[in-house]
Amino acid sequence: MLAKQTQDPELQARFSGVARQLADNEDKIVQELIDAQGQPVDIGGYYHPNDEMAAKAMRPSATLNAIRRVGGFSRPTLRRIRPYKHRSTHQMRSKVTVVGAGNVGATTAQRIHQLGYADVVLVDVVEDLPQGKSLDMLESGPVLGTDAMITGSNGYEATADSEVVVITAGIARRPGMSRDDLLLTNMRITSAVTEEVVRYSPDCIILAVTNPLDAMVQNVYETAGFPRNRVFGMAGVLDTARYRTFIAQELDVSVEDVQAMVLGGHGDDMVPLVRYTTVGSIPVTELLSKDRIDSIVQRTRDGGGEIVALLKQGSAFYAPSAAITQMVEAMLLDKKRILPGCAYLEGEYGINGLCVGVPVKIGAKGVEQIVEISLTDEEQAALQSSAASVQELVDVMSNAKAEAG
Ligand SMILES: NC(=O)C1=CN([C@@H]2O[C@H](COP(=O)(O)OP(=O)(O)OC[C@H]3O[C@@H](n4cnc5c(N)ncnc54)[C@H](O)[C@@H]3O)[C@@H](O)[C@H]2O)C=CC1
Ligand SMILES: CC(=O)C(=O)O
Repeated sequence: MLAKQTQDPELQARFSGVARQLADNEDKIVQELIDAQGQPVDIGGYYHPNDEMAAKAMRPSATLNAIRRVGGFSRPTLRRIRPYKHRSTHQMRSKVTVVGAGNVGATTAQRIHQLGYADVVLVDVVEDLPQGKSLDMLESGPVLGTDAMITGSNGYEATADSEVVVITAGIARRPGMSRDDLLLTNMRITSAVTEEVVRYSPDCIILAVTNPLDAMVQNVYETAGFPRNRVFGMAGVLDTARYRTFIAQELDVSVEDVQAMVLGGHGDDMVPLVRYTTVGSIPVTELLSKDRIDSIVQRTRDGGGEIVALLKQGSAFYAPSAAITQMVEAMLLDKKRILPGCAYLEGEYGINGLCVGVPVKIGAKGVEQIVEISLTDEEQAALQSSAASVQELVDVMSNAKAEAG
């Protein structure tokens, strides 16, 4: 009702994103409410219940709660906003900052802005660039039906108290360059960016994207000093998307029916898990010959280079920004998605003190779980070898930092 009425545009804007989310998640919410029926709950006493415990028991749907939170309808928020009748609507949405307004950053900002339930701040060192791109995106709002705010900035004041910060700042590959060639330049850039991000948003979750990905995640993690659930990186979702695309093309089936996971570092020795790849629940090994699978695995490993060679300048950004947006959405909506993410490992998969791509559960707290699956000796060896390549880059960074004092 509130989303459909047109008498109060502010109220309509405020409720339309929430109405969309409620409709999209209706089945899940209903199931969660049904599942909670008939279960005993502790509310801290019958005559004098504990307010917090009672409120929690009365709201058993995690999905509904997440939508309320994202829409700004949690009780403390409602209490806070009630006196300010004329407060602008955009201050009540989640806030996402994207650092780097180049190809990946700008496309990511565009996708998140278009979702409609997060305000976006786009930051870049190039004067007027983030301001110009974000104004252009803002002006797409009336056509796309998004009232979310998007602003550009060359500084970090505007990013204050972001929930999620995506770091894409850095230089990208050109033909003939490997991701590793970007190492020390991007290390300096991501260190400087992280210090500013942490200063203005000490409670945020950072999603690093800059290449070489795993080494940059390690650098951002060490620079930020956040707990490991609040710093991770995007690469595996992109590599997996490429792998799924090639399998779907080969079999002439929907990409939606291809389930897969690519682990390891975002480099030539990434680890597509063929044994865990299914097409409509059928193991891919039942549908394709070993030769065809091997060639798809190799094309996946070369996927970034294939795009660089075609573009001639710069690297991929449409699929990367889609992958980032999926991970950001998993956090904003507390979706608990199981996706490959580059996380700091503390002994999982036999890897300690290093950021590498593994299956993770992503929700409102960032990386809520490192999911450990069983690997064959061969798969484990491939993951170790990929981790060793990441470790080499991390060592180069450590030496450079030590030399710089
Ligand atoms: N993890 C992954 O799967 C992927 C990673 N990447 C990486 O993402 C990064 C960005 O790629 P593109 O957007 O294509 O590059 P781009 O060159 O189009 O954009 C980079 C932007 O960063 C800005 N920048 C540089 N230093 C900055 C600083 N200190 N503060 C703020 N902004 C700064 C530049 O001005 C530029 O606008 C590259 O390192 C690229 O290799 C790209 C695609 C996929
Ligand atoms: C740029 C990059 O890392 C990729 O396209 O895979």
